[in-house]
Amino acid sequence: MGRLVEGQWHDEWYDTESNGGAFKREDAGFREGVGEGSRYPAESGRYHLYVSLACPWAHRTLIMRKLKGLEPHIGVTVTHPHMLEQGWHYEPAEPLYGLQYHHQLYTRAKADYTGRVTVPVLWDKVTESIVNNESAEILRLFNSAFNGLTGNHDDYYPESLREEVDRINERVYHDINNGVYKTGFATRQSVYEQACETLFAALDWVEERLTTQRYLAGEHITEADWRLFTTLVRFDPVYHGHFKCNVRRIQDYPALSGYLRELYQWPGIAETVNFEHIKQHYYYSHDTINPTRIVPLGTGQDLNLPHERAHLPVLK
Ligand SMILES: N[C@@H](CCC(=O)N[C@@H](CS)C(=O)NCC(=O)O)C(=O)O
Repeated sequence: MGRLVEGQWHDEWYDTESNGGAFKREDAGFREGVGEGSRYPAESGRYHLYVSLACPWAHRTLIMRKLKGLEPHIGVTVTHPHMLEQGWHYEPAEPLYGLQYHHQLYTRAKADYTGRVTVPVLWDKVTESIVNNESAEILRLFNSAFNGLTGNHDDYYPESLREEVDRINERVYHDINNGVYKTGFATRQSVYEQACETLFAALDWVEERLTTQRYLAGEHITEADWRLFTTLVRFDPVYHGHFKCNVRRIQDYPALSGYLRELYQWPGIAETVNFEHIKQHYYYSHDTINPTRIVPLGTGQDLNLPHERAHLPVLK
């Protein structure tokens, strides 16, 4: 893995040492919207989504594309699960321009780009540019920008719940979604321990909430749930072992594990989950953590078992 510096690829691992052994995530570089007030109109077939099926951030966008009926309007290309010296790559070549490496897409958009080369990417085929590479923002624009095209008005960020959803997202992002990375990428014992404790305190908090309510923001499923889901589904098979998040498994939390099963069984969602890509990516790509590249066999709990959440109220 590496990053682009003025359009040139440099193969380098995350620099944790200059941060006292801690992993610090870099902000995404392309942050535009689609639709009203933007230079990108909402048009069918114009945009393309580049994802890795292993990546929890990309996974959110794939889920929202599915939930909002965007599949006929926005195509998808999936990277190879291994992220090696050249970063993410395509095998076979990426279909729009025949590219082999994901970083070539970034330099096609901006020849002198400096920054990390990440998935997901929302690509505009007309201007050949990256509209946005921040999953949280892609999620929001999928939630509403294409409603006129799809006629799907399901709202995962409803006005009345925004404050609550933002509040939940804030903690879930820092302590859980990114918390597993901070735990797994730490290169000092004390930094690891602090990240791990923060992570499990947040999981305990979420478990408590989900014991008495169906979803994170109450009776209405929101983006906050889908943002948590993509970390939960990777937790027992990967983060518990590979990232040393091994104080408890999700399976050990009664509410969280039932909730994970309910979300997994939601129409269309299971087909967005690919455990082969998930396990191959982490265990094979992070050779500083797993130099033998052995990929373990287990995949965690059976997500098709009954979720046992039906007693909790839900808003139809
Ligand atoms: N802020 C970005 C983060 C995305 C991200 O870090 N993706 C990872 C894969 S899980 C990646 O592409 N990493 C490559 C790298 O950091 O060089 C988002 O949420 O969209």
